[in-house]
Amino acid sequence: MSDIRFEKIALIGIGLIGSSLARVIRERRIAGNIAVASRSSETLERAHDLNLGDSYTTSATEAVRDADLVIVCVPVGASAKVARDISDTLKPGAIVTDVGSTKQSVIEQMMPVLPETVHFIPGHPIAGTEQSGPDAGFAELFDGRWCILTPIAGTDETAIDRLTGFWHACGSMVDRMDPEHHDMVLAIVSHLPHIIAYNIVGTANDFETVSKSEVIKYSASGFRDFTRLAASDPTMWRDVCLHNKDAILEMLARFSEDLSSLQRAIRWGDGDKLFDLFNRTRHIRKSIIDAGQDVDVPDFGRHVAQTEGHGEDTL
Ligand SMILES: NC(=O)C1=CN([C@@H]2O[C@H](COP(=O)(O)OP(=O)(O)OC[C@H]3O[C@@H](n4cnc5c(N)ncnc54)[C@H](O)[C@@H]3O)[C@@H](O)[C@H]2O)C=CC1
Ligand SMILES: O=C(O)C(=O)Cc1ccc(O)cc1
Repeated sequence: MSDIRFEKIALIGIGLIGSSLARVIRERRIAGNIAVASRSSETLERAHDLNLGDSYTTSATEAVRDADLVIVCVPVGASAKVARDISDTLKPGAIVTDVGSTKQSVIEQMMPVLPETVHFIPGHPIAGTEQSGPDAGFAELFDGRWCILTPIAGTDETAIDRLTGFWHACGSMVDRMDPEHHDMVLAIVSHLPHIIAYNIVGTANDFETVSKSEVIKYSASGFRDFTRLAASDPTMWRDVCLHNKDAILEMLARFSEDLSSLQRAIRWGDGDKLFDLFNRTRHIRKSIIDAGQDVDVPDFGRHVAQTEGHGEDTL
């Protein structure tokens, strides 16, 4: 039983993240009542079948009525619309947060629309998979993972503490960050890897002298790891690219320069340069494992094998 209680939590969007939150909130008794809102009635029906909430509606406006915590779990490009939909029915004093992968754009979209009577605290759980939709979620998704909050200056500290307590109850560790810094850090550690994966899988797909069957047959290599990331939700990642444009372009420029340097080393047979880079980078992997942040590899695999029957190995 958790000591953090919200009378009513409204989840706007019930895909991978929204449904994982629904599951952990219910399992750990974090809220008395879970209201689920989804744009599509098909998704809502599925959420109902999975018993993810206490009430279900296609109207975000209705879901947030009387909620003391509202969590927006939609692709970042839909943030402004959701903020417009909910602003008139939000309870004064409610905490409104989100889980979007980009933060500056979400703040720009939501902040001007939300009433001053609520506490708006943007957030981002650094936890996920390539799956999407209400079936893909699981209660343990946030265990041992970081959640980054990017509060706006002047936000009520009690509300931030309450939201921090919520994420702790979900199993996460919580960090605070400036939204601009968040977007730069996430551009390199999350957004660029996905873009590179989409690109390499696309290149292989277009490569006409290698047949599709060969790509599949011999993919028990690095390529296979890229295909997992490249299977991620296209709407979500389109929105991430469009809404973290500046930071992603900055990181892509650096990446391209470094790739050119690598290309030159291969062309001119500069083995020392290649060895030095490859030797330096293998230590990064070791640091991640030592910091216990490789949980997605064994844990997600185990979970998937035991419960959902989807997904496979991870990058
Ligand atoms: N998938 C992941 O690994 C992670 C995703 N995130 C962020 O979480 C948010 C949700 O992602 P997922 O749950 O993975 O996506 P999902 O595709 O599984 O679910 C998205 C939900 O939003 C709803 N939705 C889609 N477009 C909408 C619109 N225009 N208006 C209202 N509702 C709409 C869908 O019906 C669905 O219920 C995104 O902002 C994403 O950047 C954050 C951390 C990890
Ligand atoms: O599946 C993976 O490897 C991920 O990287 C999941 C993920 C996707 C988007 C985020 O904003 C945070 C985590």
